[in-house]
Amino acid sequence: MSDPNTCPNAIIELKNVGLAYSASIQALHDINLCLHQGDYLCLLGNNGAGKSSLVKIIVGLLCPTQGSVHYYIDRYAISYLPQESYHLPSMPASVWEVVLSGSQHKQHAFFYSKEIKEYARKLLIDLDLLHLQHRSMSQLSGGQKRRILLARSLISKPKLLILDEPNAGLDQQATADLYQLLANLNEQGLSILMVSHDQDAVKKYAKNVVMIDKTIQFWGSKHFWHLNQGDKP
Ligand SMILES: Nc1ncnc2c1ncn2[C@@H]1O[C@H](COP(=O)(O)OP(=O)(O)OP(=O)(O)O)[C@@H](O)[C@H]1O
Repeated sequence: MSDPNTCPNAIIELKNVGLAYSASIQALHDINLCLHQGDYLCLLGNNGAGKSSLVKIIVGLLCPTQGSVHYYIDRYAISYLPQESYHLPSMPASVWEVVLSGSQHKQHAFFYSKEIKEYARKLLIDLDLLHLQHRSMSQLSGGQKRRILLARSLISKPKLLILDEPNAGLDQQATADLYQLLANLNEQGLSILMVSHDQDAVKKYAKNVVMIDKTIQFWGSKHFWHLNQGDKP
């Protein structure tokens, strides 16, 4: 792991990243962006602006067709909650099994270690989910499932959590609870990259904002973004 030259303290750096799905679909071009340790960065843009494509490049699900992505943390230290995961078909697995399964890439034995089970229990307590541990995922509400998937993505103790519109389909209270939880995790040192259409949440919780329309339109402190919007910070 070498230190980035152009972006001190970056955990991930994108240099001139572009993505063409085909000769006629250039989804992204000239993206230069750094994610920093401890950041809470919100990724904004209109429908079709390229947000999900950019996130998929960052997590390594898509390869950029131009430019490069540099990782200064272990790739396993990145957890990703994609939009698609919120629409999982009903699954018979229990909450406990689903949360533990998030540790599988760290686990080489057939059984889960005592340490992992203790951490899973702590996460369920912290996320107020312990009372649901024996329930089947198929019996839970959308907000409960979202919190469980969050616990699943936290069990590997990531340094960076990437979420794609985590409030989609949640009611006001479940959304507020989820945002508060993310803010607490960020205060404890977890770096967050969140795709969002929820401008109120961005104003309240984000530290920095990156706005794209195939390429970067704005990247910086949310306070400057507010000023660009004509709002008071
Ligand atoms: N698999 C694909 N094949 C071809 N084109 C794609 C593919 N996925 C996305 N696109 C196109 O790339 C562009 C960016 O899509 P992307 O899903 O990244 O945007 P987005 O900002 O996440 O949109 P939304 O807010 O609607 O989710 C769009 O024009 C989209 O139609």
